[in-house]
Amino acid sequence: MGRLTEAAEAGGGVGAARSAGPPPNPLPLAASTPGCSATMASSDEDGSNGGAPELGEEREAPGRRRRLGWAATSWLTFYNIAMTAGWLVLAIAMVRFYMEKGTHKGLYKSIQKTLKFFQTFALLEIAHCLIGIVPTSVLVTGVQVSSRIFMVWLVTHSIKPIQNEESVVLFLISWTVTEITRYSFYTFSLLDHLPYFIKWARYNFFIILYPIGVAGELLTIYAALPYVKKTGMFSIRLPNKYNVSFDYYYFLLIIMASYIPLFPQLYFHMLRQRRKVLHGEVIVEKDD
Ligand SMILES: CCCCCCCCCCCCC/C=C/C(=O)SCCNC(=O)CCNC(=O)[C@H](O)C(C)(C)COP(=O)(O)OP(=O)(O)OC[C@H]1O[C@@H](n2cnc3c(N)ncnc32)[C@H](O)[C@@H]1OP(=O)(O)O
Repeated sequence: MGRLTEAAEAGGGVGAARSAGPPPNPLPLAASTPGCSATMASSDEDGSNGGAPELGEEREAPGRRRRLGWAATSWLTFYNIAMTAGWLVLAIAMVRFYMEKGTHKGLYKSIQKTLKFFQTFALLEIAHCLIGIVPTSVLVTGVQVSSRIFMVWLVTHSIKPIQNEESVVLFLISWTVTEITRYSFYTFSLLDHLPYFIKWARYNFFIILYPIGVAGELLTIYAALPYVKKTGMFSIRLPNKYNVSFDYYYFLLIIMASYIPLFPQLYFHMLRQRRKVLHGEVIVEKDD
């Protein structure tokens, strides 16, 4: 598979990208899912979005923004405003904590409820994609959201001794800035008043925040390993009546290893989105 990038002419941008015909699937994770693209490439890129018009939306004309039904628009507007507010509350709480205490120790404990609530609420993003009210890839969204849920509930919440690690602060800051930017981008887009700065931030901040967030996540899992090995938490040992065994320690190692193939796909996906949205390039995938 070769990859060819063509610059779109003026007036193109996202719209021009959409008007390009559907290229062959670039990545092996491809699968057909109603409602949205199930590839690691965005639905913009494969031009699919499931083919038929989706619930609560009309199929967009090339070069024009998708139009959603009022119910979908109202729900998404509410959802995005709520999420922007939630992550803003989190940001303010973190800054206040640090200014008052002068240390990151105890920070996670003080913000964990808000974090858990809003990050868990983000599971709805997979649903949005599945029912077709947003044209994002279900796989990209699924990997992104599930890795966050995993970090929040099965790592940081469950393994108390790591909650004061610096690496936790690293991913918290990275997630928070990303989400404030991303949800305000969606909100202003829905209201058709997107300031250029927000658009610029959405497609530039990730360049540095993504590696920082991933480093924070990996270092946190790494810090958890000795505790998990020592306690045998979440593990099932043989013999037992079901004759199954599970070792959470090795599971964590596998999760860490899975970042190697998955993170570059997410990162390059965002880089392609950046080129399309900010520089109006059309990404065409071609077979050699
Ligand atoms: C069991 C455990 C499994 C674990 C697996 C482990 C492996 C994990 C490996 C990788 C780990 C990554 C961990 C992540 C860490 C971090 O997040 S670090 C912090 C930095 N992060 C980022 O910068 C994330 C950036 N990523 C993204 O933003 C995502 O990739 C994305 C949001 C999932 C997809 O972005 P993109 O393809 O650009 O699509 P969208 O932005 O969603 O836009 C497409 C169109 O859809 C519209 N839209 C989407 N959502 C909404 C919404 N909520 N409301 C309204 N509209 C929405 C959007 O406006 C676009 O529409 P158009 O403008 O009309 O095209």
